[in-house]
Amino acid sequence: MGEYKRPVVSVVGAGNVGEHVANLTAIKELANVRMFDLARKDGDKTYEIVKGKALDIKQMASAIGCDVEVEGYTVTAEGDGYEPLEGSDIVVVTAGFPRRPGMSRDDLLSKNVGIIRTVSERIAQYAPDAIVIVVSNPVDVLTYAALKLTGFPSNRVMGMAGVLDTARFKAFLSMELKVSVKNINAYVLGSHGDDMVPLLSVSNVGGEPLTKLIPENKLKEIVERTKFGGGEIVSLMGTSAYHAPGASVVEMVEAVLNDKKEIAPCSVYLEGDSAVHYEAEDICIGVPVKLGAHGVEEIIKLDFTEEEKELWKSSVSSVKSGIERIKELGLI
Ligand SMILES: NC(=O)c1ccc[n+]([C@@H]2O[C@H](COP(=O)([O-])OP(=O)(O)OC[C@H]3O[C@@H](n4cnc5c(N)ncnc54)[C@H](O)[C@@H]3O)[C@@H](O)[C@H]2O)c1
Ligand SMILES: O=C(O)C[C@H](O)C(=O)O
Repeated sequence: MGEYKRPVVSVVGAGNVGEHVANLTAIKELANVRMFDLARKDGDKTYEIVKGKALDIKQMASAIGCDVEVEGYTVTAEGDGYEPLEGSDIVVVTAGFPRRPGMSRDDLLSKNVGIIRTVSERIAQYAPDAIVIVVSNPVDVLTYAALKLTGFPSNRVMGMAGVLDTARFKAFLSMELKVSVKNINAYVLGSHGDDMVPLLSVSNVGGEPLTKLIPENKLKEIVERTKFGGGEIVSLMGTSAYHAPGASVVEMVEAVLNDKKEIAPCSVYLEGDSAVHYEAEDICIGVPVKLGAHGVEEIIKLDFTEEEKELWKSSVSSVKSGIERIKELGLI
């Protein structure tokens, strides 16, 4: 009996989003999955929940006839136990605190950046050739932190946000227009926060511009609902979304593993030509990129309308202020 020669996707942080990433990766038979999380103490008992979740997902895969290996590993907050990251093709980072009602994503920064620091150091140590997809919030700033702390080239570190924000925008548009999401072409760029930029100028349904199909006031409502799409779920559930975020990560995982050359909005580092084009440098922020086997293979340079330029500028300045905060605190 030989070993399965499949790609390996590691998921650090096997909470709500992490377990959905693991689950979908297994269901789609994209890769063997390794999950990493802390032990949980309850009174005098210690639970290794991540090992239980991995076993459960392995058995789910068996129930539906999927052949993948799924392993769970308990790690410590100090960074012990990460050796099984070795050989990972992709590492998805979802470790960290989610927000609660009344919080902004930026409120998570000081707590989550310490976690990202430890995790990034271990990725660099044990999986130096991996592609990293950061999910933990505030994602643009933490993607920047992971890029600097791993020291990886910028094509191998990206944040997931635009795929999710675009999925939300398309969901609301399809609900309004009663048309398949497959016929909706749309982009949400910029920061993953209240300043995100739904790009109306390039969004269309079957080639017809949104502005022709939906009255201005209604379109404005849909744009606002998209911008606060994460918050709407937090206020309903008391914690943040995980089905759509998990699926959005797996869309990116699949594009990389299958070398799809898929254009998707991702939070990436702007430098060179792309920094000049988008008038922002030394920042990770959402722009359309071509995703393939090498990770970010190209940054697509879209032109904005004057109105979109103004929105883009405030997106850039909100991410920049997060980056300044962690620099001032000496966290990166
Ligand atoms: N980028 C996006 O679009 C997007 C979407 C959804 C969620 N998020 C973010 O993803 C993160 C996770 O969300 P969630 O709903 O899965 O939260 P969760 O609380 O369900 O899961 C987080 C997991 O991280 C683990 N963890 C905490 N510290 C760790 C450490 N030092 N090492 C390893 N694991 C550690 C926790 O034990 C927990 O299981 C949050 O920061 C959330 O805001 C981002
Ligand atoms: O809203 C959140 O805090 C989580 C995530 O960023 C989301 O948009 O669902």
